Amino acid sequence: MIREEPEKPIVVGIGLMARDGRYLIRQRPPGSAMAGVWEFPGGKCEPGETPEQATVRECHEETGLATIAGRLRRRLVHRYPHAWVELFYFDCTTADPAAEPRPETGFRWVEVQELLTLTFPGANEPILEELSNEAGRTTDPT
Ligand SMILES: Nc1nc2c([nH]c(=O)n2[C@H]2C[C@H](O)[C@@H](COP(=O)(O)OP(=O)(O)OP(=O)(O)O)O2)c(=O)[nH]1
Repeated sequence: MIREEPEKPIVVGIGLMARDGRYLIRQRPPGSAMAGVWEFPGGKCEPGETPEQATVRECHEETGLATIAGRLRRRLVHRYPHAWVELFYFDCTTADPAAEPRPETGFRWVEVQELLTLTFPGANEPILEELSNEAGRTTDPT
């Protein structure tokens, strides 16, 4: 079978939803690419949508939380065996600072130190390193 190479990567918006030094993550659902691997909420842009709009929509759909996107922290392009993706990572917060994700979504708040012990998609490596450096800076008393 001949598979045509796509001309452009698939554009994906990802929300780094932060609260008190923790981030919202879950394991990718069975049947998805990289099932079982941990992920931040996010997904592909729909036609006409900006990466920021996709991030806010996907975070809301996946967690049940009304989401506010802040700064674009990083944009990177990555080739997986299953897809060529352009990932836009936005710092995000929940509109209601006390709201919790719907329990059935599997999302939970995790400290940066624990994030570093979990398996994420390969493209997330620089982001995890950056979050780790930032967490180190805020806990270092010197
Ligand atoms: N959600 C999410 N996707 C990530 C992360 N890191 C990373 O490389 N990705 C990749 C995996 C996928 O190739 C792509 C997201 O696509 P997806 O399949 O989860 O998106 P979707 O929810 O729109 O998918 P679909 O089931 O509707 O087709 O981005 C991450 O931290 N979170």
